[in-house]
Amino acid sequence: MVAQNNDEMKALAVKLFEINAFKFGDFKMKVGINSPVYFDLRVIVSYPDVMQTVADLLVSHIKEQQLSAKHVCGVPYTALPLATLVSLQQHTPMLVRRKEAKAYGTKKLIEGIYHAGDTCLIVEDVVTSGSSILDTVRDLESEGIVVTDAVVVVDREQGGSANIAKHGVRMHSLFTLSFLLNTLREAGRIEKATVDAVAKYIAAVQINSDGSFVGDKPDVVGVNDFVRTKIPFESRANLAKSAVARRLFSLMASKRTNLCLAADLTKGDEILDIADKCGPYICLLKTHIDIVEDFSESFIASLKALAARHQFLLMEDRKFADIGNTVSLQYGKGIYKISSWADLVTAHTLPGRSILQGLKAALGGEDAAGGDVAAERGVFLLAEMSASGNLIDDKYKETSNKIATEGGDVDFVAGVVCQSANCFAFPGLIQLTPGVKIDESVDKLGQQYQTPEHVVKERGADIAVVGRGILQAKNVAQAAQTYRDRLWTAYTERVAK
Ligand SMILES: O=c1ccn([C@@H]2O[C@H](COP(=O)(O)O)[C@@H](O)[C@H]2O)c(=O)[nH]1
Repeated sequence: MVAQNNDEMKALAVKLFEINAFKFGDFKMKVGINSPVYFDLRVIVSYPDVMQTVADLLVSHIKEQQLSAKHVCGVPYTALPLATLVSLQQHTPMLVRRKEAKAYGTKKLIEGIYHAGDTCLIVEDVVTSGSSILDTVRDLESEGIVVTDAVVVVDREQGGSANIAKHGVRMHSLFTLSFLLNTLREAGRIEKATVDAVAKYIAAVQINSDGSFVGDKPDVVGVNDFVRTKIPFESRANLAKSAVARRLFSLMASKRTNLCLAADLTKGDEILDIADKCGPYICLLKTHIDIVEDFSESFIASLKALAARHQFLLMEDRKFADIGNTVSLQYGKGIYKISSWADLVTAHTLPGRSILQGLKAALGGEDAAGGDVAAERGVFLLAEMSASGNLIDDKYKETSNKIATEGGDVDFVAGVVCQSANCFAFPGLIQLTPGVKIDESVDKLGQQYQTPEHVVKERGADIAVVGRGILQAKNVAQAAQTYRDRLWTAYTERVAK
């Protein structure tokens, strides 16, 4: 590591975390077991300033380590733009390795002008076992090119350095995973438990260059306990990208409730009455504002006052699903002006990523107190529905997860509305699960209910949505308290298990 650049390195580490170039959760890896940390440095092409900083640091690292070579070659594909920047800054000619030889013309694997005996420095983004570097070394060497060094952005410390050293190539990394973990811990961005869980995993999962494990296949049940459903809400608050998700996690932890009341009533006064009675037991109150027959601005003002008094957030379950422009108008305009009062809204992922851009477009600017409005709002994306016979399949769920966790708008996504624990892994998102009642049942219109314990312990719900289970009770406050107690106990038992 370049000592004099330590502050710059730390700032870059935090920035990489913020742009989702790496994240913590439970991720499927090429080697067949899951990992609690995942790197995706492909995203940096969307952040030219980050790209520039990484390239500058690579160049100063190359100079400091005196890694002079006649050529540079990036390991395809993520490292290619980085190798290009290094080549331009150093005026070092580049070589490009094809992953597959062309079926026509020169059939070359290595593009560029070179001669046997030339030296080449490898540039790589992330190293796990080192096998990708070794593939590139093999192709360069088959052309007579000499490779002695590789410069990499992140060493996951899982054996890659030793593996490539066995082939006579030294690895020089800007970051080790340990440095990234310690920096994020120091910056208050992750909990000690996260550092410990990842460190434990890395120590246990060392990989050979052929993808096999060093020693016996690790017992991932014992090693990888960094799964979202096991982490307490207060720790997950630090992992959330959305400011509203952070607020909600913290509120749930301090108020000790993971109950959302679905206030599906048609009169403003009835909603205010139930909000006041159930307010002490809930973290979230969910509305369907278009069913309120006597909607008025004063109703919203009273609802917001109750939310402030009892400390719960407001969610409008609008289930936006149109093109970006229409969604933007539906969110910000019309009678309800949803964006002006709802901390959270729900949206379908059916239109793709443009749903997030459309919602954010309605929020531009500052609020009356000079705060960033977009930072005070968030969305829950629907990845599954509780209605029997709904059309959502596994592919839809998977794509919804990608929309929620990848790309430039993830800071707007507070969570996912779904029915199962495998919908997403990222612990900074909140799972909201409707279809909850004391007794399992199905209503006359296809709503399917599960018990509070089942949705939290078996289906991964962080917050359970209860509507008629409370609304139809004789004593709504008592019912809310019962649901709150059962849901919270189920959550504490889930985390402790
Ligand atoms: O898949 C979904 C998504 C949203 N909902 C909403 O939750 C409540 C459930 O009310 P109950 O009275 O407890 O059935 C309601 O507002 C739905 O619109 C859902 O049920 N399923």
